[in-house]
Amino acid sequence: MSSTAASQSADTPAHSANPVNTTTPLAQPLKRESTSEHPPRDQPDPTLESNRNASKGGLSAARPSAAAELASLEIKLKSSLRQFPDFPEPGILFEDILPIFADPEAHEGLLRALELSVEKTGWGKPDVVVGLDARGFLFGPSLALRLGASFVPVRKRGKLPGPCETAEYQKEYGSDFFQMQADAVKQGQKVLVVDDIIATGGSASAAGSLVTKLGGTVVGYLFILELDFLKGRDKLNAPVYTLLTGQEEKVGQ
Ligand SMILES: O=P(O)(O)OC[C@H]1O[C@H](OP(=O)(O)OP(=O)(O)O)[C@H](O)[C@@H]1O
Ligand SMILES: Nc1ncnc2[nH]cnc12
Repeated sequence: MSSTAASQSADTPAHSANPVNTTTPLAQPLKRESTSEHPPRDQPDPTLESNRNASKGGLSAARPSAAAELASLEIKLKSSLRQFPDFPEPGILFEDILPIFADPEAHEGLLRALELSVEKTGWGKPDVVVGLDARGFLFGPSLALRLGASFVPVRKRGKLPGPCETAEYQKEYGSDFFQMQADAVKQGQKVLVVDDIIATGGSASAAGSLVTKLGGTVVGYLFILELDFLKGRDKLNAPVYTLLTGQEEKVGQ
């Protein structure tokens, strides 16, 4: 397994300085080798220093059994992912999260792990869970229900009726536009942004900028998987927590 660091992300400007809602032409999508180092499948991901930074207190001290439950769920979730090389374009190792949702036990495990993660971080109960089009819609509403929060979608451009805010962004493969309805988040609401994967961080950064434009405060970003070698979290201006990190090549079928 080879490890590949994406050197461009080290120079990425901070989220707050990144004008994601302009129509300025964007740089070419990132091309790279498709694998990186990863922990063995039968061991939990080593807790990232940055995940530790996201957490105020932690489950281990407060509820050791919850910390063990979360670690065990993370191992199971990792085994549910599968990878497709060269999709949607050459050089991209695509991480397919859909097997999680095909298996009710894994699906339940995901929701429980996300719930425990919110507890672990100590970010507090959000008013709103914002999920990103499209894979953030697979679990964002269920998590919102469990947390007693509203769910609000960020959609690709042209799908939402009424007045909208728009942000352009670049992701691991290509560029796109995100929109939110202008009244979707109220002034001062605490917002948790969720998505399946953070790669370059372009999508999540654009979503965060839309929340801020609407008057909300992003209390944290929560992902199932982080392609950490792309350093996407450096683009985000709020704490980040991810259940799994790294990329492992295992050809899907
Ligand atoms: O960190 P980034 O480099 O921005 O990449 C991450 C984003 O890319 C994928 O979505 P995609 O745009 O492919 O849309 P989909 O969910 O509709 O497939 C993924 O679900 C994240 O939203
Ligand atoms: N490698 C990848 N696999 C799946 N979704 C992605 N979104 C951005 N990069 C991705």
